[in-house]
Amino acid sequence: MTEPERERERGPPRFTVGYALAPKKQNSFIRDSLVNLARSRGIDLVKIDTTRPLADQGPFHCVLHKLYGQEWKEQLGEFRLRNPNAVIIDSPDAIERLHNRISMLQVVSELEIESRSLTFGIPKQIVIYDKETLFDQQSWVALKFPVISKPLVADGSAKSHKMALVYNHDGLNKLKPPIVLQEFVNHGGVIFKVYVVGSHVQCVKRKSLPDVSASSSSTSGDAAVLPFSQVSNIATDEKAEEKYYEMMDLDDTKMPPQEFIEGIANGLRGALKLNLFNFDVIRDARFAERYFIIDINYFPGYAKMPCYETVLTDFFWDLLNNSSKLNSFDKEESNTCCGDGDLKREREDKENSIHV
Ligand SMILES: Nc1ncnc2c1ncn2[C@@H]1O[C@H](COP(=O)(O)OP(=O)(O)OP(=O)(O)O)[C@@H](O)[C@H]1O
Ligand SMILES: O=P(O)(O)O[C@H]1[C@H](OP(=O)(O)O)[C@@H](OP(=O)(O)O)[C@@H](O)[C@@H](O)[C@@H]1OP(=O)(O)O
Ligand SMILES: [Mg+2]
Ligand SMILES: [Mg+2]
Repeated sequence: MTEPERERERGPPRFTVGYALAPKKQNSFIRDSLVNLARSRGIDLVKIDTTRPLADQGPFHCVLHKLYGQEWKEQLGEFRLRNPNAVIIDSPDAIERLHNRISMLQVVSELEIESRSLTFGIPKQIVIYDKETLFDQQSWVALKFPVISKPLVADGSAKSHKMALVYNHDGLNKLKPPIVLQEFVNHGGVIFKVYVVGSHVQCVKRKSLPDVSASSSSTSGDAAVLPFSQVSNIATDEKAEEKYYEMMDLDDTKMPPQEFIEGIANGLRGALKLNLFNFDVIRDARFAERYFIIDINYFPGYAKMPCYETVLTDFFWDLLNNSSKLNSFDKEESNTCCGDGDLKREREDKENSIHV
């Protein structure tokens, strides 16, 4: 029997993807609809027991994870040593860059993307490590009110999502450094969330903070600061800011051009060396050709993305099948299944993940 005949007899290969996620993320992401679709395509999603060493578990062809801390990083390192052919999605060092709101957005300035009519960047921002600097006028020269205060650390804790909209100096008392102060950009109360899953890019609209009027700068005392948390996660039927949202119809908002968004997404994917993330984009209410990226999240709430089961299953399938193709290509130095371009992209995808 020839090798292709033997392969046909064995049937298509099966793969195991181990996942290590916090309980909330596991509940939202690991749905029967995803598990069943993946299984039907030869991919078994298996929970990693985080109370036992990762390296003692498996075998896994791929490890999917969103956990924090040095101990978890060491576990991945050990697993990688023992399983040199498995793939880790994504590299903990690459993910770590998103845990600090300054390093997170620095990457945006590094992108070189041509667009004839549209521009993108990040709002002006400064980092404040202590109260003394917060009240020092010098630290503020580059910034205009209103500003948003964001915890410097974005480590997934509830604390790291505690924001405040600050209208003027009166509002500074309540802030707790280390924080990033970012100029508030009026954007018509709509935010664009761009989900990235490997080469797949999908943009959706969500409600955001309403625009701030110029008169807000005269607000005094406690009213000069408005604390809030995870506004873009507000369910569409929630009654927050009722009057404002009554006037605004999400459906009326024009989406940014897909080509423009894809350019940024692919640029970020390459620069961050990550496969699974989303980023928040707002459009300047005064200059419609101007866009700002305000936040990047590792492994976001994919279940809120339309057809997430298919998108994620396709991603796993490509990754697992192409990595086996890639290995056989490396061994035999021939591969009739992929063109050179595909192979190059697959190699890049592999480089963006850790090989364990
Ligand atoms: N510079 C800005 N100008 C205007 N609105 C902003 C700005 N920065 C943040 N916002 C608003 O505040 C919300 C929360 O900010 P941000 O996305 O940085 O926080 P987060 O807690 O990291 O959010 P996520 O839940 O997406 O992780 C945004 O979704 C947007 O509505
Ligand atoms: O599920 P998690 O607890 O990880 O929460 C993430 C949340 O997903 P969820 O909607 O499933 O809650 C994401 O929402 P979308 O951007 O997709 O709207 C986003 O807010 C992330 O920043 C959160 O990750 P964190 O920064 O807290 O680690
Ligand atoms: Mg956000
Ligand atoms: Mg965030």
